[in-house]
Amino acid sequence: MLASNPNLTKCPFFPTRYVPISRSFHITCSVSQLQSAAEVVNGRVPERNEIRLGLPSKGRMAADTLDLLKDCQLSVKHVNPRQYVAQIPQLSDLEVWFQRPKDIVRKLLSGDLDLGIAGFDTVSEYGQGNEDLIIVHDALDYGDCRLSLAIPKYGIFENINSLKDLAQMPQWTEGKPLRVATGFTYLGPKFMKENGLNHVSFSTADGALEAAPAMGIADAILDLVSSGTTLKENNLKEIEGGVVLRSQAVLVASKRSLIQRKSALDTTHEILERLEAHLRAEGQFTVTANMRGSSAEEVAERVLSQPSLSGLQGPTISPVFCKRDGQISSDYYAIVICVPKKALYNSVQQLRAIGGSGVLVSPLTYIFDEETPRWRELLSALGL
Ligand SMILES: Nc1ncnc2c1ncn2[C@@H]1O[C@H](COP(=O)(O)OP(=O)(O)OP(=O)(O)O)[C@@H](O)[C@H]1O
Ligand SMILES: O=P(O)(O)OC[C@H]1O[C@H](OP(=O)(O)OP(=O)(O)O)[C@H](O)[C@@H]1O
Ligand SMILES: [Mg+2]
Repeated sequence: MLASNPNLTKCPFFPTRYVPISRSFHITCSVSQLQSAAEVVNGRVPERNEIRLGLPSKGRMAADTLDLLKDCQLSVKHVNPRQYVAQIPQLSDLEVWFQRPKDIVRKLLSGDLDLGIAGFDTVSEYGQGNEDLIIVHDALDYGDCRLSLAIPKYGIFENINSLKDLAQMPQWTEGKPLRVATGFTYLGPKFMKENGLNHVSFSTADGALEAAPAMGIADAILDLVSSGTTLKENNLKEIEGGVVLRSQAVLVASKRSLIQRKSALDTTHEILERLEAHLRAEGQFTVTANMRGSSAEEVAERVLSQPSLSGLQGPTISPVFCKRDGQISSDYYAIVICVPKKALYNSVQQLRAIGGSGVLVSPLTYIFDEETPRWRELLSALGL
């Protein structure tokens, strides 16, 4: 029936699907982009049945993004790195589009993507506070870095250690402003203005910004920092109050898409649940131990007297049955608790202190809560 519809044509990437001829991939992309941008300007999302998720096509974020999705049982089926469209077999109405992170943000705004994963820095810089963008998950736990102002350690900056010191330097005037090199041409000026630095000029470059002060092109740089090695190797330092934002990978969506496409909201719910379940579990171990006791209550009392042994919702305690002299008895109890990875050794010591033995530790794969707090927050932000 679909095949006989004169307005539809077979999708070249997903042979089982049909797409409107106007959005056919044989017609240039720019035509469909212009159409969808116009529709978004008019407040409607472009017509299409598939939900589109943008993922970083290359660079730092790309591999970690695919790894995270794989850990959430949402592996991306991507046959060839030069093919920019892919599928996640578990989410049948979803198309994955590989894009540069900044283009993911731009395409969410134009309505050409519904969901995306990118660094929070990129979302903030290219989203420019646009109210259509909504952060669905703000802490995907990779791509950690900060956008930070840095100045030379030497010369007139030797004793300058804070943004306040920098702002008070007599050198900066209207005719001779502080020259800042940055790729963040939206966030940079905004930050300076908000912090009362009025005599500032900006220059931009695509990379290796740390060279600009030594080359005499700039006085300061505003760039991403993670380990701090690049700053150190170029004789630069961060200053107090100079961090514009802290960033990590986030899941971001177009509000309009989520409100107007029921299936986009459903798909987002599933992705969010899987992300939350995996990320919550990643920080925890399951710890099992045996403990002698007269009753489950008595064992529970001992376990709960220790600060690191309360688990997520208290310990699970069950009798261990054994046969002695033909009689079934339960002198031992098995206790199962979830323990934060960081508190593992403490917990094992506390278990031993209250008579725990045979302590087994295993990794946790998922923790599914009744409902994730982020889902509730999302619905409320969407007014649903
Ligand atoms: N030390 C770091 N430097 C830069 N980006 C980092 C760092 N650590 C984490 N990131 C994250 O990685 C993202 C940048 O990735 P990448 O450099 O691959 O992409 P890009 O900047 O869009 O590409 P390109 O640099 O080729 O223009 C940043 O937006 C940030 O969220
Ligand atoms: O604090 P660090 O761990 O040293 O990382 C910071 C550096 O990494 C990034 O550069 P990138 O490697 O992307 O090179 P680029 O300058 O060419 O973008 C960023 O722009 C900094 O230069
Ligand atoms: Mg880069």
